[in-house]
Amino acid sequence: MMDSLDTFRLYVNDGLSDEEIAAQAARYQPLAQDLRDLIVLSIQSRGGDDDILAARKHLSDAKSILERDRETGPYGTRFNDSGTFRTWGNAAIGLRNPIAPPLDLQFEDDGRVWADFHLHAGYEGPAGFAHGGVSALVLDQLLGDTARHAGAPGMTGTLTVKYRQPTPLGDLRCEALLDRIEGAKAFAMGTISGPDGVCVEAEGVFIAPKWMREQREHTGVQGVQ
Ligand SMILES: CCCCCCCC(=O)SCCNC(=O)CCNC(=O)[C@H](O)C(C)(C)COP(=O)(O)OP(=O)(O)OC[C@H]1O[C@@H](n2cnc3c(N)ncnc32)[C@H](O)[C@@H]1OP(=O)(O)O
Repeated sequence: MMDSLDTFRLYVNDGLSDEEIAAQAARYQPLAQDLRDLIVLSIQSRGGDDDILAARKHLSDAKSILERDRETGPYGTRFNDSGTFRTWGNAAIGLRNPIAPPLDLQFEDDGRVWADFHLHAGYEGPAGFAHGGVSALVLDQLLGDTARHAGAPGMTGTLTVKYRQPTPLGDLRCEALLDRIEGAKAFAMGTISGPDGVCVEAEGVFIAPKWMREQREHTGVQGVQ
């Protein structure tokens, strides 16, 4: 189990320039999109034995290439001196993570955070609809980001999710709003909407744990990006 010290080690200033970060984004984001396409093809391909074996051979070759020079472990949060943060392994917004829908977060001056996003066939729960855990993932991220946007980042303490109607796969919108901050706790709420209106509602409490408060005092690093 990771303790707070391990967590802190995953907040790294790697000193990259913004240009280097942009170059990395341009290099790795298309790879994540290719893998996202492959997730869908894994479900939808009608290929026979020969086609699937041939495709797997190509994928095996790709794995060998990607393994030549690699890191191990989670990506963590990386930042630079100009304050550019990267959470590229994050399951909801990670630029390098093909599991992420991904969410392209939009921050409004009034504190709202929203994202238009697309859930493909790989997010299915009930037939034709989004898995409830995926909806919770999206809401967790956006509600948490309202707190971060307000300068009070924290970890999810409690997330309460109400499923009002089945969430269709496809194009959706998530919107979140910070309600209030009380000490170490930030309270937020939000929804996911589809073509027929609100499908899912959530309320959440996001808490800056003790170690994070101490870290802020000592380093100025906010934590939990
Ligand atoms: C910011 C970017 C977006 C991020 C979105 C993604 C967020 C995530 O997925 S985070 C991962 C899921 N969450 C976790 O793993 C959290 C695991 N739990 C913990 O780390 C801790 O128990 C944590 C942070 C909830 C509480 O931290 P801790 O330092 O122990 O808090 P503690 O000092 O006991 O309590 C502080 C206050 O919070 C309250 N509190 C503690 N736990 C909870 C809880 N689970 N729910 C609600 N309130 C709580 C306490 O009652 C106390 O309130 P008050 O100040 O009024 O007395």
